[in-house]
Amino acid sequence: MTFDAGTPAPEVVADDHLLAAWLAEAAGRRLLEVRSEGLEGKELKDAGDRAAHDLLMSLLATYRPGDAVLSEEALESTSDKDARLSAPKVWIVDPLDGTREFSEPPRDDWAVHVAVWEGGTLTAGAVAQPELGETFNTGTPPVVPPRTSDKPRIAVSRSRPPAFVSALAEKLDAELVPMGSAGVKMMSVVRDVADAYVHAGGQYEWDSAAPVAVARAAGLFTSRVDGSELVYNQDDVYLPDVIVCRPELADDILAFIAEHGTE
Ligand SMILES: Nc1ncnc2c1ncn2[C@@H]1O[C@H](COP(=O)(O)O)[C@@H](OP(=O)(O)O)[C@H]1O
Ligand SMILES: [Mg+2]
Repeated sequence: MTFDAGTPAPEVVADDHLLAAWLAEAAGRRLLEVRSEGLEGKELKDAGDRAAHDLLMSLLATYRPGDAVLSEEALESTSDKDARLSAPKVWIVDPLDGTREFSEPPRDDWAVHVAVWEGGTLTAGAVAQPELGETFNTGTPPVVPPRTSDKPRIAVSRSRPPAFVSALAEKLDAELVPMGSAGVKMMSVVRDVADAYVHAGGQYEWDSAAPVAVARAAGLFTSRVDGSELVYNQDDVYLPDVIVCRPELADDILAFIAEHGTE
């Protein structure tokens, strides 16, 4: 079977916000197709990572031939890195975030991340959640609904929740909501499924770039765990910690971490 991504309309090609959403949505369709082919376990994970990466690389080469790309699935050579660090615009993509959950059908907590970095800052982003049929994006920023829970809900990794987040939850009288994928956890705050996502201990730029761009566009608070700004397109793309939350929770979360750390 040959996958046909279709052709984006001219107004989509002309706009980074719209193109990011179109690309994430197309890779999501490709991943749904891979998921229907009967593979399991590691084979399914590898097939998904590879198919979504190859599709995004090919579409970016077609529609943004002059831009640099940083993808989780690409082995970056020294010359690729030099090009990325001196490029005016870089697409930061995680072709399949929540690979583990992708390989456990019918779980829906996996996502495609497509972000645009330009001149030192994230300028556009899209996070597709294909099994929800949704692509959150900065072109039409999501509107965060009013909070439906009195008790704060903190989204955490289902497979490796950081220990300090349990202590934070106790302090805030919050509940933990485990789920896969960094993007899904950040979009859970956008969707009022959780009120905060607090992570430390390891992650890379592609895990947070697109969802942070969308969360910011939706008016949420985003930062490192020490309150400093999240900075992208660095020489070392390890970016191990992040907070995304409703703005009213930020001071309490930052104060707890300043006092107790994340160890
Ligand atoms: N300690 C760690 N070190 C490196 N990457 C981590 C990490 N914890 C989480 N991640 C990455 O963040 C994403 C979400 O993880 P989780 O669901 O556990 O919260 C995953 O991306 P991928 O699925 O793209 O590999 C995972 O690899
Ligand atoms: Mg990831």
